[in-house]
Amino acid sequence: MSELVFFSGTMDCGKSTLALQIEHNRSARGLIGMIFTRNDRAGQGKLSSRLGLVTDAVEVEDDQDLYAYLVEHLSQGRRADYVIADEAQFLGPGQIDQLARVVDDLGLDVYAFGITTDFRSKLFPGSQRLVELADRIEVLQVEALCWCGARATHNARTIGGEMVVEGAQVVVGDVNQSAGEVGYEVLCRRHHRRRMTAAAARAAALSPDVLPVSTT
Ligand SMILES: Nc1ncnc2c1ncn2[C@@H]1O[C@H](COP(=O)(O)OP(=O)(O)O)[C@@H](O)[C@H]1O
Ligand SMILES: Cc1cn([C@H]2C[C@H](O)[C@@H](COP(=O)(O)O)O2)c(=O)[nH]c1=O
Repeated sequence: MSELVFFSGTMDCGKSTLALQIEHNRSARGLIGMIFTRNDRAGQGKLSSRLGLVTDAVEVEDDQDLYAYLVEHLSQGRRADYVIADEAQFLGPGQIDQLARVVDDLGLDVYAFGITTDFRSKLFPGSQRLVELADRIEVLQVEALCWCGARATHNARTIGGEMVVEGAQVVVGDVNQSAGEVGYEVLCRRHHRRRMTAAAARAAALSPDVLPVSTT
């Protein structure tokens, strides 16, 4: 039975790397994948991992019908044995329904990869629909860690290391950005709730308020 699988996790937990590994293992056995992506940091029509691997992909546009795209592709006599969709949080809910239809009506496995929640810990619409429709949800085994050492479960958006809670849901970016730039940091829920990024924790540790009081 073909499946719609949602591989989810925080930013920087290895989702794109796993997508590229699935693609590599299947293409090594002669299978041909249809690879979709949207807004990858490496640019239009790319699926890239922080480990340095990158492959070409179909850049999904607003309102593009992914089911119709695959039917057209197959009806031209071209092959697609399975589908990979990276940055799936950026797909619209209707496009996730189309991917489910690819599984049910075309009999192809669809592997979708994405973050579940945004910087305000709210579901992305595409991820919400994946949670609703997926046959399986897989949480990646390599744990991204909060600065405190706990498992990171949330994505914070930062400016100059400070967590921000206002702004557009979609702002393409990366972890470990230099000071002043919009970036992201993965945190445990406790520190996401307290808006305590690594920089804020360092500043608090250096604050005179928390230094030991001299008795002399
Ligand atoms: N220099 C490095 N050495 C080893 N592993 C690394 C290095 N840089 C990144 N990684 C691994 O790559 C992961 C990020 O992979 P990536 O597929 O880009 O993440 P995602 O798609 O989930 O954002 C990190 O969590 C880490 O495990
Ligand atoms: C939390 C959050 C993230 N994004 C963007 C930032 C990156 O471009 C991608 C996630 O990519 P990754 O491969 O999983 O690191 O999503 C965003 O637009 N809005 C957010 O709230």
